[in-house]
Amino acid sequence: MGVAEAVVIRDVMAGYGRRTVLHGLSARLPRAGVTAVVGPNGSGKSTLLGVLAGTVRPSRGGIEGGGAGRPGYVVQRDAVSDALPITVRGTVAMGRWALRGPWRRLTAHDWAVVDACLAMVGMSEQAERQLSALSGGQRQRVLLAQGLAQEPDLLLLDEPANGLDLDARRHISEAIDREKERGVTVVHVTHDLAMAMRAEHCLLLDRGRLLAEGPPGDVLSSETLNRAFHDPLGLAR
Ligand SMILES: Nc1ncnc2c1ncn2[C@@H]1O[C@H](COP(=O)(O)OP(=O)(O)OP(=O)(O)O)[C@@H](O)[C@H]1O
Repeated sequence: MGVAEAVVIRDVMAGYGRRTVLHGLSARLPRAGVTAVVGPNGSGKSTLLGVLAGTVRPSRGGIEGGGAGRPGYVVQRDAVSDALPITVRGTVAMGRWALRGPWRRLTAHDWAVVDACLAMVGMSEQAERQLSALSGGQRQRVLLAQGLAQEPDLLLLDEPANGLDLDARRHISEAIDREKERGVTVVHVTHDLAMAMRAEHCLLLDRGRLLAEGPPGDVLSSETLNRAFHDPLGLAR
């Protein structure tokens, strides 16, 4: 994989205050491909997404070839206040404002994209409901639609299928596949081995270091998983 075909994470050291979480992590993410990031709780997966998103600034190293424009970053649903007085459609429209700038009027095309993204996650019928009135899983789907509506080159998803039912998981997997086909570089954090196996590339993190990188079938071998997890079955919680 040359530099042009990859987003390169080069020797990234990053953390919070004096606490270092990522200890000189280097990896390559295939462009227009899907990378799954796996590893035990607290190993630094979300922090790595934060570095890719630009919300966590590395104290050393950096990202090369992240693509044009702002990455689409879909955080875990617990990280979003559920008290915001906003509709489902309005929440997805925020993805378009992120693209256009907050004071621009959205065009008919913008609203068409918003509605298409709602359809992609199977939430069209809930469009006029308040976000706060939705279940956790439904809210997660709406946040994914918001990320898709940004039409980013780089789409970062933090545990997008966590706690979702089978139908919603299928929607998420299909949305990831569709984005990849459109040429988007997708990086998602997951504890779901089946979902990780669908990716082209996989990073296994352990205590802020890269334990393994490569095709998921190699990285997720029982031998490497045993090195990272005392209880490998805990991964598929
Ligand atoms: N905003 C923050 N401020 C201070 N410390 C943080 C912050 N976010 C995460 N950490 C710490 O950084 C370490 C790595 O956290 P991170 O969320 O990146 O791990 P993770 O691999 O995504 O975990 P999980 O699987 O539980 O989501 C943890 O020890 C956590 O306590």
